[in-house]
Amino acid sequence: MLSLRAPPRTFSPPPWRRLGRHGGFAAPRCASAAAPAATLETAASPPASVSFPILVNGCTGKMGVSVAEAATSRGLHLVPVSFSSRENLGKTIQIGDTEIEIYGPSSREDVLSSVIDEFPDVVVVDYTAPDSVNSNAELYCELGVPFVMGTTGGDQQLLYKSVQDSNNYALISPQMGKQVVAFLAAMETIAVQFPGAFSGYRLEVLESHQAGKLDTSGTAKAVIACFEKLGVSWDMDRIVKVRDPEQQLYMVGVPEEHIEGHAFHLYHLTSPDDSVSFEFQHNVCGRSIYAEGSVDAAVFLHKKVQSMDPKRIYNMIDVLQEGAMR
Ligand SMILES: NC(=O)C1=CN([C@@H]2O[C@H](COP(=O)(O)OP(=O)(O)OC[C@H]3O[C@@H](n4cnc5c(N)ncnc54)[C@H](OP(=O)(O)O)[C@@H]3O)[C@@H](O)[C@H]2O)C=CC1
Ligand SMILES: O=C(O)C1=N[C@H](C(=O)O)C[C@H](O)C1
Repeated sequence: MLSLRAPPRTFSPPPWRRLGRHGGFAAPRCASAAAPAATLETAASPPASVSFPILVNGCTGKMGVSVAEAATSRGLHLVPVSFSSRENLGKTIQIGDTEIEIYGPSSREDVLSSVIDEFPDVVVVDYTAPDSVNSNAELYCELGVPFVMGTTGGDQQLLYKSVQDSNNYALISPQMGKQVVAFLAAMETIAVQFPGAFSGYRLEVLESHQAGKLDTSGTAKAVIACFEKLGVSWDMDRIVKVRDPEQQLYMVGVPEEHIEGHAFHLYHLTSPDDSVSFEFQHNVCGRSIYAEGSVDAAVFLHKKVQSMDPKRIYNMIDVLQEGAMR
């Protein structure tokens, strides 16, 4: 198992363990202070050709704000309402010209019903917390409001069941970044085409995220599910989760300015006789690729609802396959 201390038997350890900060490892060329990231404002994305109301749930959090900003800059109508797990927060969040009112759990059903009355074609995008996934989804399904679930965790089986039973529209994905979605799609294709091709291989998985991330990476779980179809046996407890900023800085090589917003993933496979190894990495700094992908997801879902598409439950691979990701 990938440990932060013990190297594997034969192969030299993966770069995350081998090297110090930024040392040699093809460290992600995340934008640094010297080369500022293209912000949503400077990315100059043309406005979406469609416009519809979008309610971003979780605007007290980091993804909520990023998605609300991306939606506004793509010309969508941001509904000035969001929710919190806390009552009487008495807080508003300013996104561009829109002042978003934050409501607590006791008023969420009434407030959301009023929003739906006023904006019947509203799409909700959810970036809240793992322990809210199922109760939020149940509310959206009960009120028949289409939703994009970007929040990871919760009971995923129950989530799908709630949508199926209610006949609601939903797009669910632990990963909204276009290029990572493409990697995941490739993994799923390989798993379907060559089941068992990696039988007997050992898998080691390490994921590093900002300290505030509550759950294990949903993306890592989805990639591991593909490795399992390829014949690798795995126990989810074996994922090495890095949440300590010091380790992220000096062991993983996360640029300092992205300690509070990054997603580094490493998958290392070794053959039973140690003669063959594979390594896959995807390292993201910041949140803009998820925010842009979430708006793509909302636009896609809105289109599906308007055309009364019979499928009703989608993921980001569906969006990518339709060429609907920027
Ligand atoms: N699919 C994807 O591509 C991505 C998914 N994610 C996932 O999105 C989620 C959020 O991430 P992030 O923004 O970084 O986390 P944050 O902790 O910054 O934000 C989450 C926010 O959700 C709010 N919240 C918690 N419970 C509820 C509730 N019941 N109703 C409304 N709001 C609630 C919290 O605020 P309060 O205290 O006010 O309730 C908090 O501000 C995580 O599950 C993460 O894994 C993140 C990035 C990309
Ligand atoms: O919490 C995050 O930040 C992220 N969560 C998603 C996950 O759990 O896979 C996607 C990405 O890793 C960022």
